[in-house]
Amino acid sequence: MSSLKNMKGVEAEKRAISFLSKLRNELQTDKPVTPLEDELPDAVLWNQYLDYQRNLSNGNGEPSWFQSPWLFVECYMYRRIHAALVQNPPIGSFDVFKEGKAQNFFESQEAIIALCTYFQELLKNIKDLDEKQLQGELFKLLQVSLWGNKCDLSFSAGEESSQKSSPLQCLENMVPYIIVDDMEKLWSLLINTKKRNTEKCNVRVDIVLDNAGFELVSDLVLADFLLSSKLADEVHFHGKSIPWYVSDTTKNDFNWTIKQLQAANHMWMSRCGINWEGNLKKGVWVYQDHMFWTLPHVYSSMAEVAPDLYADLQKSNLILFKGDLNYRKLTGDRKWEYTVPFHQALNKFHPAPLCSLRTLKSDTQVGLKPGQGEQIQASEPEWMVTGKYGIVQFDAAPSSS
Ligand SMILES: O=P(O)(O)OC[C@@]1(O)O[C@H](CO)[C@@H](O)[C@@H]1O
Ligand SMILES: [Mn+2]
Repeated sequence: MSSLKNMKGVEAEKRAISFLSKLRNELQTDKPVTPLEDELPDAVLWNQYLDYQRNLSNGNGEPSWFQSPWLFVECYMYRRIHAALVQNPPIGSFDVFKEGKAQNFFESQEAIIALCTYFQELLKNIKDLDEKQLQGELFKLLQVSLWGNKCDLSFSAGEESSQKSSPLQCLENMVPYIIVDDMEKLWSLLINTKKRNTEKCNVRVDIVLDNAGFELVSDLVLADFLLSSKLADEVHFHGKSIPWYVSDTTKNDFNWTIKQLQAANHMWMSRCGINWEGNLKKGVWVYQDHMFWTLPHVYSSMAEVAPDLYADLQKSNLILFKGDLNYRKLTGDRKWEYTVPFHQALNKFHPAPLCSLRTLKSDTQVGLKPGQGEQIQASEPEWMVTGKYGIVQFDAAPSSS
């Protein structure tokens, strides 16, 4: 029986590889972007979007790889990779990026140990911290989560991108590279919501996750801090429902990471892992992976394309969007003038107060001061794509219209 099963496995691998080499050929030779032929539930939405792109190319025939918007074809590429696997059982659920994500986690061990140790020490006396101290700790963990976004395999093209040094040591000298810093606004939103929360309804923070590995651990520590400091009562995490942009977090990555921490032979890592599994069991942490996050749509179309997700996010007091791809979708991936207000670039996407924690890896940036972008550009032409600069960019005002 096993030999027959192996034969099926080998055949499936061969077919998946042929699907992937066909994809690579199309991509490399600027072939038309073709409709998805699999039966997955999102295929209809993808093909509707492809029609929309076809109409945009004002009748110049099929939109091709090189002639289509970068955001669209990059998302489409990852969806086609998924299709190559899922159409070839029994390897349909194989995550082609798992090895790279796991490697990033293991290579970041020192940084993870440093962060878990720091956090568990902080927890020991968190009840004695005054507001100023609590604010200081929030700012530190927001920055660790921000710079954790540098560790991204789709950006490093598989080059090692783990967090080697201790994440808390280098925060001070990274401050000048935070070119939009709205941490004070985040603090006042959270502390005022906590103080105003007389009717005892839950304060909910949502984290739209990005990369697995060290970045995910930094997001989990931030989420634990929000609960342990009582700045929030529940945290909702949003991951990807399929393998995405190499290192983006799937449900398997989320659960695997918590299990790895639990099993670690390091007291503070395992303490974190045990507490975090407890949070999930108690329901104060909720993991969701709506299919919208792995569609090509920008977020200003969420209310129309995924009204259920938009309505869920409207229940949040604060939504943290991690990473560069989320920022591109928040701002419509347009080449805005640097000084365009973030609120305007969101184009009426406003389910709740929201904040982007992003290191710059693509050439879209808004909400800068006059001359700020030009000044950096003058000395560092590659400043938007190196991941060296970061933002903590907040939007509070509900849509004016
Ligand atoms: O969302 P992340 O993980 O921060 O970054 C993902 C990303 O920067 O990698 C790709 C290649 O540069 C970009 O298209 C995409 O925006
Ligand atoms: Mn990513």
